[in-house]
Amino acid sequence: MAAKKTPKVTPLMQQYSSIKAKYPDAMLLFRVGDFYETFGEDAVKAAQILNIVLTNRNNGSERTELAGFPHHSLNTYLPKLVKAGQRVAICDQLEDPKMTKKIVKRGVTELVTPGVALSDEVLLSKSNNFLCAVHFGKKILGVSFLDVSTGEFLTAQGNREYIDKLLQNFSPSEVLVQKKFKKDFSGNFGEDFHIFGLEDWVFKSDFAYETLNGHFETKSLKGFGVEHLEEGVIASGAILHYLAETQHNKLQHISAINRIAEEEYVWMDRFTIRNLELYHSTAANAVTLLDVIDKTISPMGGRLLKRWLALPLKNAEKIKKRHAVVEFLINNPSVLQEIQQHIKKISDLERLISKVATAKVSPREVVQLKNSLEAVIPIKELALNCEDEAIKAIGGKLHSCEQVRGRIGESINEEAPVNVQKGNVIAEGFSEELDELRKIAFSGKDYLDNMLERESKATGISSLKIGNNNVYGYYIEVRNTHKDKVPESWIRKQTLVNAERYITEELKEYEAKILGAEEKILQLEQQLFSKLVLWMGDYIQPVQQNAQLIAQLDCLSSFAQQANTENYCRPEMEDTYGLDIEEGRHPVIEKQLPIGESYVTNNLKLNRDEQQVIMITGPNMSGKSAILRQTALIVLMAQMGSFVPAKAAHIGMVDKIFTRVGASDNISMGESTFMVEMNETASILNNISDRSLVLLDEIGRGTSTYDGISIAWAISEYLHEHPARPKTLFATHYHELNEMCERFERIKNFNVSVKELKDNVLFLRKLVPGGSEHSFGIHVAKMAGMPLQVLHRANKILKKLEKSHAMEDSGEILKKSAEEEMQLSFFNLDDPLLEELKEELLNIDIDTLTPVEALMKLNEIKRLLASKEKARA
Ligand SMILES: Nc1ncnc2c1ncn2[C@@H]1O[C@H](COP(=O)(O)OP(=O)(O)OP(=O)(O)O)[C@@H](O)[C@H]1O
Repeated sequence: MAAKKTPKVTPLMQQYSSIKAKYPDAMLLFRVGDFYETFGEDAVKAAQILNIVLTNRNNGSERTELAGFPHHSLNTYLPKLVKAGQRVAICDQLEDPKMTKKIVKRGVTELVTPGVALSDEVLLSKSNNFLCAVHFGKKILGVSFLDVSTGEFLTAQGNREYIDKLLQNFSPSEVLVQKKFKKDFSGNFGEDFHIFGLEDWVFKSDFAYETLNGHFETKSLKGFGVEHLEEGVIASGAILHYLAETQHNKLQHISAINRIAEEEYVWMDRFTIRNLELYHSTAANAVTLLDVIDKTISPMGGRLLKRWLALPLKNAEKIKKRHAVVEFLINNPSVLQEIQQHIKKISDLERLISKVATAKVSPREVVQLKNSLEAVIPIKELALNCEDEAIKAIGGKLHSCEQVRGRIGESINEEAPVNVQKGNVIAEGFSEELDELRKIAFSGKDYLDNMLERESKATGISSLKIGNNNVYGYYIEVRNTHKDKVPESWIRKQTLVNAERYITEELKEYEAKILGAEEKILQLEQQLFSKLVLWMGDYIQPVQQNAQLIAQLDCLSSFAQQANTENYCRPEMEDTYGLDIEEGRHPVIEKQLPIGESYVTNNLKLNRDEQQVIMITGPNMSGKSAILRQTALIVLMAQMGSFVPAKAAHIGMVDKIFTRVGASDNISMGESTFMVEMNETASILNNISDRSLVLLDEIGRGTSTYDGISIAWAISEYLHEHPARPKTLFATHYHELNEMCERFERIKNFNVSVKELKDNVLFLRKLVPGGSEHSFGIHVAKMAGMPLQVLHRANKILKKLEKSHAMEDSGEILKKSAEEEMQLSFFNLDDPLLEELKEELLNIDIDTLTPVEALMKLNEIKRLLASKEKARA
C-alpha cells in the first residue's frame, strides 16, 4: 500500500516561519509582491485592529488565516497597529524579484514598537514619544528616557518615589525592564504602561558603559556628567541595546545623554501632578492647565512648554530671567508679533533632523527643513538687535546654517515629491549627468528627428524612417529602391519585402542611452539624494540647537501672549519664605465659567512666622479646592517663568509642592484606601522642607468622623510643630479643627464665605478670616436635585445629631491620650491578648515614629481590643 503523502509546506511559508521564529513577540508584516501579508494569529489580530478582511488559505500542510494590505498603505496601517500597542516587524524583500529565479530573499528591516516610532502618523506633534528603561538596582533604581524622534536622551537614578514621579512626568510609551522584574514594575508603578521584558544580561554595568561609550565614541561618560550614575547608565544601555535589536542603527542624532538634574526643579510627586491636572486629567475631556496656557506655535515649543510645566525651576535668577523676557515681549508687541510670525513658518526642526539622521527623511521634508532654517534667519537678526539681553543671547546662539540651506537649495527641487521614487527630486543644473539623461528621456523625439534629417542629407535618401521593435531595438529603414545609397558603416539587421532595416553606431549609442535613461534618472536621483542626506549628517547638532532655541523663544512668546490676553501679572520672586497673592484666580476654572459669571478673586498670605497653616472651612462646592489649587498653580506658573493669574504675587521660592486629596468615598473604596491615603500623607511628612508648600484637601474624611478629625488634627499639629514650618493650606469639612487656632499660634482659620438664605445658600466664594459653625452638605444636596423627602429626613437627623453632639466635648475626646486608652477595664493579666499587645508596643521604635504612624498604630491596637470585646459580648 502506498504511504499517505504528507503535504509539503511551501518554500514561501518555510521562509515565513523561520523569520517569524526570530520575532515571536511581534506581529510580522511579510512582504509578498505588492502586499504586506500577515498569517495565523497575527492575521486575526491585524484584521481586528485594521478592520481588513480575514481569509483562509491552504499553505500546504494546513489551512492558515491570512490578512493583508497593499504595501503603499503601510503608512496608514502601521500607526494603527502601533497605537493599539502592537510591536510590528516589517519584513521586506531584500532583492529585486526580477533578478532571481529562486525565492526572493527577505528580512526584517525595522521593528516598530510604541516607544520607538518615527512616523508622523504615530507621533503627536506637541508630545514627546519616550522609550523608557527602568533598572531595579540593589538599593536604588535607574531610569532612562529616549525620544528617538527628537534625539533627546536622559537618565537619572533614585528611590521608588523619584522614579515614579519621573514616569509621571515623561509618560513613556513603552518601558523596558528585566523580565524577572515585570511584576515588580507593575506593583510599584501601576498598570498603565506598555512593558517589555528584556534578558538579565542586558542590565549589566559593563555592558551598559561599553554600549554607551561605543555609541558616543567616548572613553568615559564623565563629559556628560553621568559616569557616576551607575543604575541610570545601566538603564540607558538597555535602551541603546533595544534600539539595535529593533534594527535602529542610524542614531547619529542621539549626540548626548543628559542627567535629569533633580535638584534644579520643584519636587512634585505623582499625586500632586495628578491633582493639579497639569497636563493629564483623570476625567475624560477635562481641561488641563497645559490646554489653557499653551499658546506655542511650533511643535518643539509645545514639547518644551510641557517640560517646563513638569519641571518648574528653583533657581530664582533663572526664573527672573524668563520673567524679564516675557515682560519685554509684552512691552514690545511688535517684536512679539514678528517673532511669532516667523516661528509659524518653522516646521518641526527637531524631528526633521532626526529623520535625516535615521535616513528616513523624504525629499519634501528636506525642502521643509531648508525653509524652516530660512525662517530662522530673520528671527536671528531681530533677536540680535533686541534690547533684552536674554533674547540677544538667543540670537547669538542661533545658527544660520548657510551651507545646509545653500546645498539643499541648489540640489533639491522646491516642489520635490514625498517619495523619491516619483522622480523630479534633484533640481536642474545640479548634475550634468542628470540633466543630460533628462534631455534624452524627455527630448528623445527631437533627437531622432535631428538624426533623420542629418542622415537623409548625408545619404541623399529622402524616404528614410526611424523605427523601433522588440527584437532589434532602434533601426533605420531604407526602401529597396535606395538600397545602393546606404553607407558601409550601417549594419543590416532585417530584410523585409520592400525594405531593409539597419542599425548605426550612433543609433546603438542613443538606444543604450534612452532605454536606460528613465531608470538611470531614478537611480541617479536616489543616489544624489542619499548623498545629500548623508552629508547633512554633519549639521545635526546646529539644527538641534536651533530647534531648542526656537522652542525657548516660542515658550516665552506663549507666556507673553497668555499674559496679555488673560491679564496675568509678573510675579515678584523674593528672597523670603513667604507667599502673598493678591486677587489670585484659578487659571483653568476662570476660563470655564458660564458666560456672564466672573471668577471671584482671593487674597492669600502664608509665611513661616505668623500664618503658617491656614485651616479653610466651608460647605461643599464653596470653592475650597479651587483656592488650594490656584495657590499651587500660581506658584508653579511663576517658577516655570510665566506670569500669573493675579493682581500681584510675591513669592518666596518654593522647592516642593505636596498635595493630598482625601478619599471621598470610603464605602466603595474600602478601608485599605484609607490606609493608602494615610501612607501617602505620611510620605509628605517625612519629606517636608522649609520651602515646601503643602495642600491638604479633606484629608481624613475617608474614615469615621472622630478618626478623621483626630488624624487631621495630628497632621496639622505635626506640620505646625515641625522645625521646617512648611506653608500649609488645609481644606476641611471638620469645623472642629477650628479649635486648633487657639492652641497653635501659627494656625489661622479662614472660611469660604456663603450667604445663608431661607432654604438655600449663596456661594460668595470669598476667603475670609474666621471658622465656620456647621457644614452645609444638605443645602448642596438640594441644589443637586435630591428629592424633598430625603432632604426633610436629612434635616431632622442633622438636628438630632447636632443636639447629641453638643453634649460631648470634642476637644476632650481629642485630648484623650494613648495611655488612658490603654487602661481599659477588660485588661486582664492572664489574657493572651496582653502578650500580643506587649510585643506590638515593645517593637515600636518611638524615635522614628511619625505622629501619623503613631495614630495608625493606635488605631490597630484599638481595633484588636474592640474585636476582643465584641467576642466577649
Ligand atoms: N472663586 C471662584 N469664582 C467662581 N467660581 C468658583 C470659584 N471657586 C470655585 N468656583 C466654582 O465652584 C465649583 C466648586 O469649587 P470647589 O471644588 O473648589 O469646591 P469645594 O469647596 O472644594 O467643594 P468640595 O468640598 O465638594 O470638594 C468649581 O468647580 C467652580 O466652578
